[in-house]
Amino acid sequence: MAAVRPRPDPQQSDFAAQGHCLIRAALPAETVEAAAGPFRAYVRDRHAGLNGFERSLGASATRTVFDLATAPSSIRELVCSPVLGRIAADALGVAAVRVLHFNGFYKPGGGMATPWHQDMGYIPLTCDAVVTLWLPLVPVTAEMGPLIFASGSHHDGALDLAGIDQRYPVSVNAPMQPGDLSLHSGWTAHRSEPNRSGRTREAVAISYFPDGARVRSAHGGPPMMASLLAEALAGIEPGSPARGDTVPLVYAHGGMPPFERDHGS
Ligand SMILES: O=C(O)CCC(=O)C(=O)O
Ligand SMILES: [Fe+2]
Repeated sequence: MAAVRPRPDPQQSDFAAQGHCLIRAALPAETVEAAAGPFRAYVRDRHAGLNGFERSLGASATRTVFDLATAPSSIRELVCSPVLGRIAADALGVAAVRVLHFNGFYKPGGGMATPWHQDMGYIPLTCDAVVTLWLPLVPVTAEMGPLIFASGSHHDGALDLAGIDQRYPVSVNAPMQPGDLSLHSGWTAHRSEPNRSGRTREAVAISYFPDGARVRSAHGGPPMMASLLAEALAGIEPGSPARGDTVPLVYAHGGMPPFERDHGS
């Protein structure tokens, strides 16, 4: 993975206040563009079983269909990039982060809107928040369904999403290029418009949690929560720390412990 370019975006400091921000050229465009082909093939394979609704949305809303164990190495390398891990750790204000899961949001031309939601609603962990990095693998124009946020909504916990756009300022992401990143907190309400272009909006969302968070029961939660528990957190009892190969440590301030560095677990 190529080193991060020293081009911090002033909007990064918005994350704490707004619950989302956009960072330009966090990764070299060519690094992300080189991953676009392998991702396209992998997403096509993993999305083969999606129903019509999910295909139009561009992702499964009920189960996690991606996993690091089956992903080609070029995809694992991008998802587990310490450059991205550090951005996630800084956003969460923690020393070390693990990847919980990643998801392809490949909204086809003409694909439907993503409704308002808060990601924390399906996270089976005890942490205060997670952060999601949303990376476009192709240029995303205004007509392709950029992410839209209820700014500041992450301050207020679980929300009634009806009429949320009347209660918080609504912020639409500017057009993005490969290498740019959009960050949102697990508590930030967000959505996207339909893809009104003729091109697929190829984007990958990687979700990170603070190292040390514990697993909690998915009882009473939505299907995605049970799916994460069964897949990413398989075999870890509620109450136990969420760690292991399926939720690798990808960044630790001051350096990775030797075992983690050697085995990625
Ligand atoms: O790409 C989208 O439309 C939705 C993405 C999303 O909900 C997320 O990354 O958490
Ligand atoms: Fe989301």
